[in-house]
Amino acid sequence: MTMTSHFRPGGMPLDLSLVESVRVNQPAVRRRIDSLNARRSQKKDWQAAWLVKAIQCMDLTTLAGDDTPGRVARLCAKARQPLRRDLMAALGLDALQTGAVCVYHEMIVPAVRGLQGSGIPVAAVSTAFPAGLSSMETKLREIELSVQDGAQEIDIVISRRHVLTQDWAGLYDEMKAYRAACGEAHVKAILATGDLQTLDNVAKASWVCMMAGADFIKTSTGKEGVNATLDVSLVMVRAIRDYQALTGDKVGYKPAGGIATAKMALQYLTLMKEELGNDWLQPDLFRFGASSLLTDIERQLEHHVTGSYSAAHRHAMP
Ligand SMILES: O=C[C@H](O)COP(=O)(O)O
Repeated sequence: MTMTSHFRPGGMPLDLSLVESVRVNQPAVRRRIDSLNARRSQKKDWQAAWLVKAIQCMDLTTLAGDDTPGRVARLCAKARQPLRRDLMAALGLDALQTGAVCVYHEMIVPAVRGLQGSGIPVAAVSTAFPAGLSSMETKLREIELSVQDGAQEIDIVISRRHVLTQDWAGLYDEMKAYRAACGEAHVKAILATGDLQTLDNVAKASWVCMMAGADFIKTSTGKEGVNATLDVSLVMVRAIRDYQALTGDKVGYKPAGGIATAKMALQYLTLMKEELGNDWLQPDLFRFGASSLLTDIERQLEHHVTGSYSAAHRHAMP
């Protein structure tokens, strides 16, 4: 499934007084997440169905300096068939694929080749990922080249200094320029929340990126000291909810970095359902950015089907 059917949010003028008035009640965030974590685990069949959903909403990712066309080709084969056929049959599934494959710019062409005919989009991390500290001209050109090479989704990184210096106009202008350079490609704004120091900053940056027309807001590159967390996710999804109440537009959410277990995936899905509702349990509005999550989900689904685990290396990622 691609995001192309989804109505794209249009953005709005920067409302500085709204951004500056945003505050996060940190103890309330902690209480909400503690109550989510204390929840008893749900029924086994429910869990299996939701783990399948997690696969459908996954940007299957490789973002390593030693990526090769061969590794990307194997990843694409995994994206096209994320579960073994016997497990698919036991779960009553005819077809299953991941939401996207996410790679660096230089790996777009092999990824497009590997996904040909599947309808799975290629997402590229452009704009000098992960630090984003090249010139604006270089970053905009990288987006254009990524789109030319066939990326249908672009994951940009914001300049953290705009947040840390409270330069909301600077962040808005940057995000708007990225969105324009993406053209028809969908744009996910990576906030790098582990670099932003406070939850107030996370909330304000979420608002500014949505006002500037981001299709998705995303937590992390996977390269910060702290990546996706449930606390940060609650703040970001509440910003999405409040933005929808103001504008009517639905912005997607992508937690990324360090989400490696089926148990964590279920916590995120529960958060999405409870905070935003079922629309955000579909790949056009929700993605996990993850390089190793699929391995654990496959293991847990095998256990669900067969009652036992096989060796982890049988499910190892390429
Ligand atoms: O956007 C995706 C992240 O880079 C993946 O992070 P991960 O390797 O911790 O799963």
